[in-house]
Amino acid sequence: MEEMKSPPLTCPNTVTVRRNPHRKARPTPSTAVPQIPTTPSKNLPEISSFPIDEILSIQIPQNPQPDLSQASSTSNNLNVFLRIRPLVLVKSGDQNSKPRGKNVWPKNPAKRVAVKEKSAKEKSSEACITVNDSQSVTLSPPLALQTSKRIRSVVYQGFSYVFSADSSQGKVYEKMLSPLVEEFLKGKSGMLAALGPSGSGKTHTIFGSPRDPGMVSLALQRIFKGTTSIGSESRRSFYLSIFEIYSERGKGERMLDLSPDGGDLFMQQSTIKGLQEVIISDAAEAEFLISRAMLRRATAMTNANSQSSRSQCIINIRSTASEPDGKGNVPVKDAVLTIVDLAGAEREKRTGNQGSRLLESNFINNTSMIFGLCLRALLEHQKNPRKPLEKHFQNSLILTVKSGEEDYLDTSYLLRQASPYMKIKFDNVVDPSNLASNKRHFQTPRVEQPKRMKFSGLEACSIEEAKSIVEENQLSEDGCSKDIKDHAPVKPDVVDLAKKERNHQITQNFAKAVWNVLKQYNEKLKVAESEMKILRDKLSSEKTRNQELEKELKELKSCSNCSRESSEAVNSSKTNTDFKYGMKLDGQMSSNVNETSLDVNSPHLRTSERGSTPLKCESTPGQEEDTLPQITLECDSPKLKASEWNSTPNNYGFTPRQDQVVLSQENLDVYSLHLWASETNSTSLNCDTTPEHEKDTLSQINVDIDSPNAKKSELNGTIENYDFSPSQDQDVFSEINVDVPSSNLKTSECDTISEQYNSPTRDHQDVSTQEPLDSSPSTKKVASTVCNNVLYSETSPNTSHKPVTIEKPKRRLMPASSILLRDISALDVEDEFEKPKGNRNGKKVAANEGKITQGNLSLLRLLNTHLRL
Ligand SMILES: Nc1ncnc2c1ncn2[C@@H]1O[C@H](COP(=O)(O)OP(=O)(O)OP(=O)(O)O)[C@@H](O)[C@H]1O
Repeated sequence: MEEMKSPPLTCPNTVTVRRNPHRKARPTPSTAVPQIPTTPSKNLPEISSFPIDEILSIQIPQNPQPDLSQASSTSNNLNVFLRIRPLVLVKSGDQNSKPRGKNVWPKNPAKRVAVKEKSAKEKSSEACITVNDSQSVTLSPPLALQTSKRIRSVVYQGFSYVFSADSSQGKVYEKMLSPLVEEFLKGKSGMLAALGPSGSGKTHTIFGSPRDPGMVSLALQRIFKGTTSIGSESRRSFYLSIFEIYSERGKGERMLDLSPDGGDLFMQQSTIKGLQEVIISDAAEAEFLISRAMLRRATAMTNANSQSSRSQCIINIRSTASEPDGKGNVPVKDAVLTIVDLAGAEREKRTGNQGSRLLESNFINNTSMIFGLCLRALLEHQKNPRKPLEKHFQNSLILTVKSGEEDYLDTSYLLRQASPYMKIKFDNVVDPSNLASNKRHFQTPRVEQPKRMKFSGLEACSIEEAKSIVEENQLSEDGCSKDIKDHAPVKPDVVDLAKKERNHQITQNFAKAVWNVLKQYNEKLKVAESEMKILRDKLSSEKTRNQELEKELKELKSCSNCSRESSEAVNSSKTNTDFKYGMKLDGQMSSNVNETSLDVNSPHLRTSERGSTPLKCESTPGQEEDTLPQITLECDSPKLKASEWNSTPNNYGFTPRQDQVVLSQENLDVYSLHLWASETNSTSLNCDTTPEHEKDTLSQINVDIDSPNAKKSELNGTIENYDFSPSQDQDVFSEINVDVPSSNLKTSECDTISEQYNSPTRDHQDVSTQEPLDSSPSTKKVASTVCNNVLYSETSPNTSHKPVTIEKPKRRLMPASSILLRDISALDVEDEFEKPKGNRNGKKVAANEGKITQGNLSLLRLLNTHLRL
């Protein structure tokens, strides 16, 4: 119980346990504050200046410099010879060959000497290659290349021997092939290959001519001469095989056995199958075989050579092993002497080859290149001491070149191709390929290399020249040492000069590169400007065209608006006020008028009626109903013909004519009124012109019936026919005027106005306030009726014989008009009909002109009031 009473245990301090405790923020390395050195200026290393001197002092060889040791090693396996073809001077040749005429005076000996000197000068100046010594030559570019591309002369050295242009075949044999032949006779195989551009003398060197035999002939002579002299070798046999690799029409390569019975050859597992070997016993036999083979060889004439070899020709002379001696030893083993006459490398520009001949050139160049690769592989193979081939195989390569100025590029290419096999020294060369590419100008090592080589080359040349001079001329030691001493102190100055000149060269090249880039950009800029100009011109022309089009569009729009308005007007006029309906004068409405027809449809209004008074009405119905407040309707009969019938009943008929008149440039049809009035008995004509469809729009219509030229013709019968030939003048009036040209017009008073128009003495009545009435004295009766808006003619039922069959419109006569008709019909116009024709143009007409009576005014008012309804 105590326990129960004891105070409750106080809750311990609550501890909140988080399931996911707070993650500790990882100290990021970036947040670490770097310790800034307090004395940065002192601790920072000093920035060294741009190491231009170091860069300039870097010496990187421009071309892979052949290792001299390697060259010496390869020289044991490969001997490279150079033969320079004599320069053919056409001028001098012509001068020498030109036979002197018998009667020609002998030339001045002084002049002759001058010519000789001149030819010698030409010879020396035109030669691109000069022989320095037996192992080196200097290749000098022509002056044009020197100035334009800054190519300098190059010294090539390391040749086994250099044959100058005047070297004979014998000398070449002795120096080049004789060692090989001697080794061959001892059982060591060897190979001689002639390599060079087309026309440089490869074939001449290898095969020669009957007068000047080549290497093959000389070798054969030596081989068989030895066999005869040396008894031990007489037991050996020699075989000759000759074949060519050529390209048939530039397609694939083929091999042909050039021996007399030879055919096509095939390659199987790197061996040639089917090649025939002809055993030869003497040199003459071998030479005969070779000469026959040469006839089968593919040759062609090119620009470079009149008889250019088009195939790679290979001659193999194989000797069998000699019989073993008594001890069982074989004194001489089998050996093969291979002589290769390669087809000359060709440049397309020089040869001018085209088509299949060009493909052939490509084949030749490719095979020449492959030959070079094979030769390298062979040399590499021979370097391996384990290979037995090294022991008994010797190679000789003879490079034939031409020494003309134009042959510089060919010669340069060939020597560079052969450079891996010999020592080459450059003499201030600027590689043309470097000049072609602007990028290479920025590569300082490539630029500096020629400079370095230049000076080293110069030094070497000077020393070597001094040495050669000492050797050749046997100069005293003092002189030689003096020369060398002279060179020695110059060295430091030369180095400084080299640095300065290198810097100068770099800046020059850089400036040149920048200049080239600027030139290119300038050209691009010019092109862009011209394009911009063209575009601007095009834009301006397009703008003008656009303006013209806009103008045309505006005109078309205005035309279309007008035409729309006019068409609307015409449509409305056609639909609402079809003037074909015409105006009819209904005689039945009147007590006196039997038939009255008024047709408003034609400007040539003719009113023909038997015994009626014709009326001619010209009307210009409202084509602009919406705009024009008033429309003028004019009935005009300038050529009124009236036929009077003697009998009292007169019919006044209107012969309507239709016409269309162009108005206000919009080809609007203007419908005129064809008034057809007919009257049979009565002398009055009630004109009830009630426009049917223009009540709302037309405010006023004035009907002008005018017949100034009315003619009256009296017939024997009782019918008077009045023919109206109205004028075609139609205008849009602000008001429609209805002229009643009848001279005997009598008007009756309308109900509304109660004014009567009685004109027994007047020729005509004018209801228009603007125009005077034209009187027509021949007209007997004209009754005009003004109705609300439409003029129409009423035809009498008795006038079914009338020619015009016009649809009778619905009659909508207002009460006033009917009253007016009635009143007008009541008018007595009998006296007017009886008036003579002459009165029409008489004084009476003139007197009546311009008279506006009270009745006219009232009629006008009536018209106005009704039209404005
Ligand atoms: N050393 C020389 N002395 C005199 N004439 C030479 C000499 N070298 C070449 N010729 C003449 O030059 C002409 C061309 O020589 P050749 O046909 O040997 O040239 P090529 O190098 O064989 O040309 P291709 O590769 O086109 O066959 C020949 O008429 C040849 O007589």
